[in-house]
Amino acid sequence: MSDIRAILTDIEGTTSSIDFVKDVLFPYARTHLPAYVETHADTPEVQHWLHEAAKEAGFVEASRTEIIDLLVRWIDEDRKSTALKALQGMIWREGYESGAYVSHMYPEVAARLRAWHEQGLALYVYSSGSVPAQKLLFGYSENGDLTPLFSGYFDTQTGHKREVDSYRRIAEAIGLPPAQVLFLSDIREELDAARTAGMRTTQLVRPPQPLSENGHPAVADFDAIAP
Ligand SMILES: CSCCC(=O)C(=O)COP(=O)(O)O
Ligand SMILES: [Mg+2]
Repeated sequence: MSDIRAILTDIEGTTSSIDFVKDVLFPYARTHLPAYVETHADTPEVQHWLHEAAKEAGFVEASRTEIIDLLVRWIDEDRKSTALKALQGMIWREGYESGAYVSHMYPEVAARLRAWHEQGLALYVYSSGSVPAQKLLFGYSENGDLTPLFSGYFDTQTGHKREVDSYRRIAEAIGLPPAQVLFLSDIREELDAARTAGMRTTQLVRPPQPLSENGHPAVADFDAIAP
């Protein structure tokens, strides 16, 4: 993998546990979303994302309560809605800044990211969490502020994670040939799309899942990756 110049990493299931997202972030957003929307509904940003959520749901007309109920339902479904993820990011900021939680990082991730950064590799994030939510997650990690290690962030405003063109757009934005970018994720369909776009891929199969390859090089942790 010596021609790798950049690493693009997923978050949930890759740098951080699915349990942290499902058991900490999502419940926090679900609890605080109704009050947050009610108290911030007059801000342009919240108005924009409420409108986008209603459009995504096909609502012609909907009350604020109906949209709030829709968003809460989407949280329960883990729907990768760009509008929901944007609103979640705003709510999660309050949780991080209040000290309600810090983000989970698997034990080897921070040290490995630092090593890759010192090695001269450019590090990027691609997650269905919004870019602000990504910056918060790496800014308030249990290993401190990791954001200085990253050169850029991508979310589903670039494109959805199972779409090939999303990875073509990311490689173009990074300014590298796709073959010089290594994409790390836990989800096979995301890795398939990245490889079709020409990227190198490695699947994170975190214990207790048994390590097995299904079309991509598979590792149990970042220490087993040699870019
Ligand atoms: C950026 S923290 C919240 C992550 C999130 O909402 C999510 O769905 C992450 O999914 P992914 O595997 O795309 O990182
Ligand atoms: Mg993931």
